[in-house]
Amino acid sequence: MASAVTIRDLTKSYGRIEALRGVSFDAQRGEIFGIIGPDGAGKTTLFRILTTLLLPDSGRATVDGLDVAADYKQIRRRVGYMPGRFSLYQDMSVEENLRFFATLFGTTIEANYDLIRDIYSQIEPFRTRRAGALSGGMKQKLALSCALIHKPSVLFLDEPTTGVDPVSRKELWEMLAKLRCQGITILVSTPYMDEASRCDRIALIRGGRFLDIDTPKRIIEKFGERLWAVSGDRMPAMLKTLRRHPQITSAFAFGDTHHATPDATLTEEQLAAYLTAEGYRNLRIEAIEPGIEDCYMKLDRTNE
Ligand SMILES: Nc1ncnc2c1ncn2[C@@H]1O[C@H](COP(=O)(O)OP(=O)(O)OP(=O)(O)O)[C@@H](O)[C@H]1O
Repeated sequence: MASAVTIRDLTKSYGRIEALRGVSFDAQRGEIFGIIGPDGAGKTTLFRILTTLLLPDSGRATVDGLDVAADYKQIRRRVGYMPGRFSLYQDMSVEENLRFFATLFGTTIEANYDLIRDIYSQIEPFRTRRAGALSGGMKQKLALSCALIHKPSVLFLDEPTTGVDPVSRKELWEMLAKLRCQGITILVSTPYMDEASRCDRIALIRGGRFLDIDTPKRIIEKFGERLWAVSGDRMPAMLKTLRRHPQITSAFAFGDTHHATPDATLTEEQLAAYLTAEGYRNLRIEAIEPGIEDCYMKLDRTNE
């Protein structure tokens, strides 16, 4: 089956800043494909190229088998795009915004209501309210309804959960799972590593390069090292002490603990003795399973 989105050796620079340094992937039809990485990694640049708003410097990209440069008009009719910053008209009402986007694509709210019913019905009671007066979560639902109203085959969502409360974040991922069931391919970017598990496959991006592309499960399986959660008193100082240990290959702050990767021979007792000798008390060292963030840090380290 043809891929919904294909990119090959895509590059894009802004002056001397290389935003994309030769990235490639295929997103299959009906999958949720996540682009995960921190601010400035190149996510928005990639989305703007795929939605035909920006031309790449080199490389090739297709959406629904159509070329982003040659066939941009057709692509625009087929994709839905929810940019990072809300694309809504703040002074128009909820319903006016939705009707505007429907008209733009030569359709009506009524014709495609089924697709947006679950999402739009939650904000429909406020249909006369100005979009600018909606809460963050409600704006996000309206923006998603507007991106979907012409029944796109591929949906591009650039950081839809950034700055959104945890309940709305969870709701959004549930909505995306339902849309996927209706056969819509979803490319979604996020800086939140914990959202990786919501995607079928992910591309970890840093500095305009992909560190890895795989299912979240396989990326975790590839970690291949032991990992400890270390805590005690004087946590900021402890991070530096951990990094000085010659048998700790990496350590970084993770919530209330530090995640430390020991080499093959260091034991928990040896590390505890080292930290105690360095004056740390109330120590706790626990072997843990890695998460996507741990994998990202490791790949980042090994791809320097
Ligand atoms: N119009 C522009 N002119 C100059 N530099 C730009 C422009 N747009 C993006 N950049 C730079 O290109 C790099 C990639 O930016 P991009 O917006 O694609 O990343 P991102 O992962 O989406 O991050 P963010 O969430 O901050 O937008 C960054 O270093 C950014 O500063």
